[in-house]
Order: sequence, then structure tokens, then C-alpha cells
Amino acid sequence: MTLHAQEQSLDTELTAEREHLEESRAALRRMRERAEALFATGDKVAGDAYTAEQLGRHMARRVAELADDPTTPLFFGKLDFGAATGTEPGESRTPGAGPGDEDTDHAGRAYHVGRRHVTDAQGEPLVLDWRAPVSRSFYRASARDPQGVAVRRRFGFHGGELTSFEDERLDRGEELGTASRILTAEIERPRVGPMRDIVATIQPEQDELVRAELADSICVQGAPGTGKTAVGLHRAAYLLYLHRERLRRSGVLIVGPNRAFLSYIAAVLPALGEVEVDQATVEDLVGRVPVRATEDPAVAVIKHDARLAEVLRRAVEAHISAPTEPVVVSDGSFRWRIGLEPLHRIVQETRREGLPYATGRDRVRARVVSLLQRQAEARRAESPSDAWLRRMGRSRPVVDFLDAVWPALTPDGLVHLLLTDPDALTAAADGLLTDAERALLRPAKPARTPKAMRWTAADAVLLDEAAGLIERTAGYGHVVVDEAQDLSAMQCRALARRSEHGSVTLLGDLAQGTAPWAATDWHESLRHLGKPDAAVVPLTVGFRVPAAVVAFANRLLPALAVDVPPAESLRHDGGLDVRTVDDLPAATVAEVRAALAYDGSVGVIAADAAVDGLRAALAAAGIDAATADDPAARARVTVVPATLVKGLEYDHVVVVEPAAIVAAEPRGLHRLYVVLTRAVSRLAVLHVAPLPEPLVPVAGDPGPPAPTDPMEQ
Ligand SMILES: Nc1ncnc2c1ncn2[C@@H]1O[C@H](COP(=O)(O)OP(=O)(O)OP(=O)(O)O)[C@@H](O)[C@H]1O
Repeated sequence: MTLHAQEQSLDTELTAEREHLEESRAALRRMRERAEALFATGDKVAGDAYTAEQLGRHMARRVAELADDPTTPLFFGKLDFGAATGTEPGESRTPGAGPGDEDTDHAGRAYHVGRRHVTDAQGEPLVLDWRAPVSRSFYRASARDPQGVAVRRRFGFHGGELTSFEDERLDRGEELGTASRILTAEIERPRVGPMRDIVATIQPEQDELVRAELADSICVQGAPGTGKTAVGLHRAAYLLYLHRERLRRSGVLIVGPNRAFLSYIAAVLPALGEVEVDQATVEDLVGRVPVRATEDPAVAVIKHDARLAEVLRRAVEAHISAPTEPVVVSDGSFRWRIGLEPLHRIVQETRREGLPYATGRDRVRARVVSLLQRQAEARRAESPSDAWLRRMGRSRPVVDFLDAVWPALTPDGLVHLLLTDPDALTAAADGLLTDAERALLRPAKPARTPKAMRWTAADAVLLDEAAGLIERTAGYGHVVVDEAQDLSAMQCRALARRSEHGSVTLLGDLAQGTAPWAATDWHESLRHLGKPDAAVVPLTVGFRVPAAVVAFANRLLPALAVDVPPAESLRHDGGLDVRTVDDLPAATVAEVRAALAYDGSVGVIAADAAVDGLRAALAAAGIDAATADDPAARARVTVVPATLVKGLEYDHVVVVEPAAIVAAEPRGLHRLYVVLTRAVSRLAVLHVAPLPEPLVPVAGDPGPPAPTDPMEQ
């Protein structure tokens, strides 16, 4: 074929693909209109109010799921399974689309792979959901293991239109891997606004994690920008697709470090058609009381220690005591009596059952009432009514007995007792806490009642643990935990209670641990999470941070005292500019101005105390700056305190005065490592004070690449 003929044939193919996109869009529109029509008539067809509501919710969800995002095409890839006898390559036959068709022979078929299933009026699939079993080959097939795929096609797009495609003839041993132009363009795309999905370019090692079994809990250790957050969110979407009914009932929860992070990721799952996932911080989950006080980190560290779980357990146990008097109840002309021995048996038996404390109390009551019932039946030869059973359960002697051997207990009552009554704490903490630790736990001004307590954030975690001992905590079918390196033992336990009958995806990077109790070993976190057997899997290919910036940030690693596999960056573009300046606010304004000449977001990151000043300097220069918890803000510039930037990314990052970021907190070097790894395209580091020592190149080290002028990038 001549070059010209080749180009013509490519044009024809692209035109055909664009037509397929149009047809798919029209079909999706029809699917949505049908769902909307059903939604509108739902009330009339449903028999009763409850069914109507259920149906209404279902239909509303369905309509939301079928939304079409005009800025992204409905499909991003195509699998061509090559010719079977008598069929031309590319000729579509009826493909099996749903889950469970793994064994179908796909020879001779071609499938478009996209964000959701789209079917035509006859129910024939036009686009297969990326999560369908067949679609797996889009991510996993290789020249070595083509999985029957002859040609894998990726589409380039712009603003919802297909602009190009790229073929890999796997049947001829051709494979692009990370050299794919379309992958490179996606990774190097200037970032703006909230996080986007990565369905079009999930990498094989990421796909393995995304498609892990629902029953499997996994822990991903990955350097900054290796796609941990992306993997967690796509795994949630995948599991919801595969186990729709089950997970709709039990629920899926995403846990992130703060509001800014949660709003940054909030749009990813809805874009994948998943609108029913809970997203929360650990503080939200344990927020049964308002936090009204702060405390010395040394005190918080003790409260977050796993030993406190045992202290609380013992304190609950200590409320149960042996009966000392028989129970005697008057009932009209009768008097029923339960002797000490059966009462002892009841308490012991219930204790052995290890139920939550409040359930135990109910069980003891029920057992006492059932003994009374037996006596009444023997004497009166008839079964007492339910009302009688209730009356007995609430009778003074029974309640007095319960209050003596198994008194009612509330989480705040229990924690208040431990924190304000030194004797109670000493008894429960015997052999667990030192005298000094116990003394630290006592508040300076102990409140007289639980209601009057000014609870701290760490108290909230203790209250949650106490609540878990007293009542059952409702759990989820799957919990994705991001930035998990910052969870304390007690926070892990709070999550364990919420995933006891489900599985977890734990995501994090030990090098980015900034909490005083940050994890140093994933196996320990997994033990506290109740998933000791979960595999720890590394991700080492970085998709965010340019190689030069990674090399600069990695100078901190030896000082961070963690054992993590080094990451390699897929990005060899980008710029790094480390500069001494005279006037930080003025230099920041100038740097931001220069950055605004490019596409993409600009993040100014500074020590928390410096943020207001920098924002004011930018405002005075006429530059609008958003806050980190509003990623949808129109301003392209965001000023972010160093403590809030974890998990976020900006196209151009300006780090202001690293020494101040390090000095602001005990694990300041870890914080700086987080801060330096937020840049997608360019990083400028502006400083007046000398750089923190680990960043200064030692003799023999080539140092960071020569400073580059961002304007020339
Ligand atoms: N397979 C991929 N294709 C394209 N982009 C990707 C891929 N994987 C990750 N990315 C992009 O790389 C960036 C970093 O991903 P993500 O935030 O998930 O990393 P992370 O490991 O959670 O980082 P951090 O440790 O900083 O929290 C994001 O912009 C994400 O969209």
C-alpha cells in the first residue's frame, strides 16, 4: 500500500469508529430516556408506597448511571479477536457481554470497550463495560500472552471526539506497553480540577489489584503517584459491578485523610456510573461526639495505642459482677423466686458468649424472665402473655438485679469514667500502662459528668472503641482505605469493626507517614485491621511526578527511616527549579504569574502558618486563589497548607520555604516528602532559609538537574 493509500484507509477507519461512537451515544440516550420514562410512571405502577419508593430510588440511580459525559467518548478501546473460520477480522457477531461469559469463544468478534454497557434497540451490545470479563484482555493481553486478541486498539480523543487511534497487532508480536503514545499523552496531560478516572489506561499490574476477588483483602505499598488512589477507586467500581446486589445491601466505603482529598476524588466513581458509595474520613466515622478540645500530642499518642483497646475491654468487663442476692418478684397473689445458683449460671454463661455488652445485658434479662416464666407455667398451667413477659422484664427486682450484676453502660460513660476516675483506670490498666502514662491520660480539669466532657479527637476514637464493645457496629461489604500509613492502631480497629464481615483495600506509602503514630510496617496495620493474612503488594511505576522531581524528593528517603521499594517515573519531561530568593511573597507571586502562562492547575504549598500571608500577597497582585477543599472552584491557583496536600496533585507546584514546612511538626521531613511529590509537570522550590539538610547534595552526588527556567519548558 502506498503511504497515501495507508492514510486514506486510516481515515476511513477513524470515520467508521466515529460513526460507531455516534450510534452508541444515540443508543445511550435512548436507554436513558426509557429509564426516565419508567421513573416518571414508577409511582403509578407500584402497588404500595414502600415499593414505589424502592422503585423510585432504583430508577433514579439507573438514570444517574446512564448519564453521558460529553467531554469523554463512550469507549476508549477496541479488542479484535481475529478471524475464526469463515469470519473476517473486525466483523462483529453477537458478543456475550455480561459477567460470567469468560469461557465464550471470542474468535472473529470485535468489541468496543468503554465506561458502561451500551446496547442498541435490539439489545445488541455496542460498547462493553470495562469491567466485563472480556474487557480484561484489553488491560492484560500482551504479545507473549495475547489471550486470543489479534489487534488491540486505543483511541485518542479531545473534548469527547475521537481524534486518533493506535493499534497493537498482538498476533504479530507487536506491543507498545508504556511506549504507547496515547498512554503518554494521558499521563502528561496538564491537570486541572478534580481527579479523573483512568479506565482507558489502567496498567496490567494495577489491573491485577483492581480485579482482585471480593473476598481478598489487599494492601498496596506505592510511592507517590503510582496510582494507589486510582486503583482503590477502580477496585470499588469493579467490585460493585461484579457483586452488585450484595454490595448494594452491605455497602462500599472509601476512607480518605480529609475533606479536601474527598472532594478531590468525589467525581471519579460517579463518572464510572457508581453513585452509591460512602466516602468519609476516619474522623467522620468515629464522630459520635463533637470534638471541642485539643490536647498534647503525647497524650493523643497514648490514646491511639492498641493497649487502650485492652484497657477499655477490661473496664467493660469490670462492670459485670457476681450475683449476691436471689431475685424475688411479686406477681398478684404469687411470689416467684430465683436462687443464687441459677443466677450465677446465667451470668457466667452469658459472659462466655462474648456478645457486645448491651446485648449481654438483654440476654441476662431474657434468661431471668424465662426462669420466671417456667415457674409461672408450672403453677398456673398456662403460658403467660407477651405483656406479662415484658412486665416481668421491667419489674423492679429484675431491673435491680441487672443493675447490680450487669449495669447499663454507655460509651461516653465508660470513657469518662476511665479518664476521670484514677482508681478505675488503675484497675483496668494494671500491667498495661505505666504510672506516668496513666497520669497523662487524666485531663487537667476533669469534667464531673460525661455530658460536660470536652472531648478531643483522640477521645472520639476511644468512644468508638467503647461503643464497639457495648453495641455492634454496622459494617460494609468492602472498605477502601487511602493514605493508610497515617492510621493509628485504634483507628485501624475502628475500620476493622466496619469491615469485620467484608474485605479491605489498604493503600498507602510508609514514606509519607506524617501522623505521630504513622505505620512503619504494613503487617502491623493489617493485624489491627483484622486482616493479618492480606498480601502486601508494591506499585513502583510513577505516573505523576517527573523523573527529575522524583530524584530530588528521593534525597529525603534515607532520612525517613522506612523500608520502601524505590519507584521509577514514567515521566521524563517536566521541570525542576530550586531557587534562593530574597522576598518569598514577591517571588511566589512572580512564580505563579509565570506558571499561569501554561495550561493546568497551579498549587502553592507552604507551612500552614504562611498560607494566609501568601494568599493575601496573591490577592494584592490581583490573582484569585481557591482553597484545597473546593477543587471545582474556577480559580486555577490554589494555596494549600502543607498538612492538607496529601493525595492531591497540581500541574505546576510552587513550594514555599521547605525549612519552615519541616520545622512545623515532628515528622516534618515526611511532610516535605509529600509536598515535593505533588507536581505533575513542574516544581519550583523557593527558599530564603537554607534547604533542609537531606535535600542538599553531598559531594559526589550530581545534585538535581541544572535548574530549568519554567518559561522555557
Ligand atoms: N494507569 C494510569 N494511566 C494514566 N494515569 C494514571 C494511571 N495511574 C495513575 N495515573 C495518574 O497518576 C496520578 C497519580 O495517581 P494517584 O493519585 O492514584 O497516585 P497515588 O499513588 O495515590 O499518589 P499519592 O501517594 O501521592 O497519594 C493521577 O493523576 C492518576 O490519574
